[in-house]
Order: sequence, then C-alpha cells, then structure tokens
Amino acid sequence: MVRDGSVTVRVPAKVNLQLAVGAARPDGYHELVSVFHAVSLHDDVTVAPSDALRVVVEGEEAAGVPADETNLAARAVLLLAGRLGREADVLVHLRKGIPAAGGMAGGSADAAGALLAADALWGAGLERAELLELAAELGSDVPFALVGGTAVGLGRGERLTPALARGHFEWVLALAEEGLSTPAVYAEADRLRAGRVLPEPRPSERLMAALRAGDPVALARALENDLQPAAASLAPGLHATLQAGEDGGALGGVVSGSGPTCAFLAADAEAADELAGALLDSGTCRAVRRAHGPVAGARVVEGGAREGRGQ
Ligand SMILES: C[C@](O)(CO)[C@H](O)COP(=O)(O)OP(=O)(O)OC[C@H]1O[C@@H](n2ccc(N)nc2=O)[C@H](O)[C@@H]1O
Ligand SMILES: Nc1ncnc2c1ncn2[C@@H]1O[C@H](COP(=O)(O)OP(=O)(O)OP(=O)(O)O)[C@@H](O)[C@H]1O
Repeated sequence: MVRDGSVTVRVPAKVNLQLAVGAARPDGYHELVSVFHAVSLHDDVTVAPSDALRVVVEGEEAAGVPADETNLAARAVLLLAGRLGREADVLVHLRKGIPAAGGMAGGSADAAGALLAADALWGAGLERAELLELAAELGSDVPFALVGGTAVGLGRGERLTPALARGHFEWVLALAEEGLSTPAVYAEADRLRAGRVLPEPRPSERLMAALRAGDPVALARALENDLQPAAASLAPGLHATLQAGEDGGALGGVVSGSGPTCAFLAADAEAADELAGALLDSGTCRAVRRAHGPVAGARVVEGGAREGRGQ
C-alpha cells in the first residue's frame, strides 16, 4: 500500500548459519556467536503521514502479528520520534512475508524497516551508526536487519562484523504450524544444559572457510545451532521436518534461530524446487518457501530520497 508522501522499505528475513549460545549473563541475555545470513523472504514496511500512530498488518504471514503499539515497528517509530523530539503521527503498514515467531527475525525486520522509513519520511538524516544504536535498543536481531548480507554477531548478537563470503545459496524454508517464543526457547536451552560447564561461544572455522569458498556442500555440513535441541524439545514435530528435508535431498538443514522454521540448503535452484515439493508432500510443515541468500539489508524501495541507505 503506497500513498502520497509515504516511504516503503523492504526488509529481509534471516537464517542463523551458526548460533553458538554461551551461559546466561547477569542481564538475562546469553553471550552469542551468531552468523546471520539475510535471505530473500521479506516484509515491506510503509510509513505514511497520519493524524496519530496507527498500525495495519496484511500479507500471507499476518496472522498473530499485533496491530497496535506493541508491534515492534510501532515501537521503532516511537523510539525515533522520541529521539527527534517529535510526534510519532504516522500510519505503519506491514506486508508480512516473514512468519511471525518463526525464528527468522520477522518482528526485528519490521523494526529495522520502520526506523529507516520514518527516518526518510521525516528527513531526519540519522547517521548509520545512530540507526544501528537505536536498532540494538529495540532487539538483538534488529541491527542485522539493517545491515543484511552475511555477518557475525557477538555479544547478545547486536555487535556485527561482515563475514567474508562469496557465492549465492539456494534455501528451502519449512514453516511450522505454531510459532515458538524466543525467551521460552532460551529458557528451555538453559534447562537442558543445567549443570554443564558451557564453553565460550566461538565462530566455527569450518563454517567461515565454507563461506569464504562459497561452497554449499561444505556450508551445509557446517550449519549448527545450539538452540536446536531446545526448539525440538518444545516442538517435537521438528525432528520429522528435519528428517523430511534430509530424505528430500537437502545438502543440510538446521532450525533457524529459536525456531520453529527449518532452513535447508540445496545444491542449486532445480534441487531446491524438488526439495520444496518433497517437504510439502511430507506433511511435516505448514508451508514451504524458496529463498536465496545473501541479500541486502533494509532498503528504501518506494518514496524517500535516499534509496539503498541501509546498505
Ligand atoms: C534467537 C535469535 O533470533 C538468534 O538470532 C536471537 O538471539 C533473538 O533475538 P531477538 O528476538 O531480537 O531477542 P531480544 O528481543 O533481544 O530478546 C528477547 C529475549 O530473548 C532472550 N535472549 C535474546 C538474545 C540473547 N543473546 N540472549 C537471550 O537470552 C532473552 O530472554 C530476551 O529477553
Ligand atoms: N512486526 C511484528 N511482526 C511479527 N511479530 C511481532 C511484530 N511485532 C511484535 N510481534 C510479536 O513478537 C512475537 C515474536 O515475533 P517475531 O516474528 O519477531 O519472532 P521471531 O522471528 O521468532 O524472532 P527472532 O528470530 O528475532 O527470535 C510475535 O509472536 C508477536 O506477538
């Protein structure tokens, strides 16, 4: 939905190629090494002048997304307006293609998109570093949605360094019937690992080498996620989905972030199409999406004077 004076930003979903989770910190967050990878599944966030802050949510993945001030995109607009000392009098329109509570950072993507769109609409001209700082206040995954590509996140995931990566990867995403709550999955991981001495999370050398080489076979073998046992403990159907991906010819598969979406790597576009069909036929998921990565972070696609600003 585009109207006069509006700005639309496209924001990608993410898959975590590696998610190494350390011990819980005193602030309740876990120390991470998160290798983020932006994929072509996306949301479109449109911000337009209005008499008050309003939220409208549409699109094939709109179910379960709040259309009020608790929406992360609305919180982003309120945060930026507060920083600028102005009213947040805009209509925020979300077209959701990223599943909610799916482990693909859909809410974070919308927050990043709303920040960039409102910045452009209001002509605020924030520096990239300022936008990244506001993004980190909104959530650990929000800075990456601005940056995109493939990047390593440290700390609680918000301190980003671009990864040396080449090539283009074909993904098949298996979407689950029910979402999973991110805090609940971290809490389940703590419960499952109670009493164990946890090593400090470190970037996987073989994953980094696979990315540098642009080698999908090596990348598929290196996918790892410390939250996977916790996600599968809360959603036991994930075992069958992962097995169906393997049986359907995936090079490798992993639960994305806190789940329950499963991400499978395919050798090429043709293999990905076949795998998508096999996963759908398996009856182990609600829906299947094809995607490729890496793609750019949040970028203005309509309206606004500074297209591509987020990259
Ligand atoms: C699972 C991931 O998606 C992987 O990228 C992220 O770690 C989650 O990022 P997010 O949804 O942006 O998370 P936030 O909104 O910052 O935090 C939500 C909740 O997740 C848990 N959380 C999040 C990040 C982190 N490093 N440790 C945590 O324990 C905390 O319970 C926190 O209260
Ligand atoms: N714009 C939004 N899109 C989706 N969910 C939102 C949004 N704003 C708030 N929410 C709420 O946040 C919850 C988590 O949503 P989100 O889609 O970000 O989860 P996620 O993809 O699992 O997150 P992550 O991968 O960052 O852990 C939803 O269940 C919903 O109630």
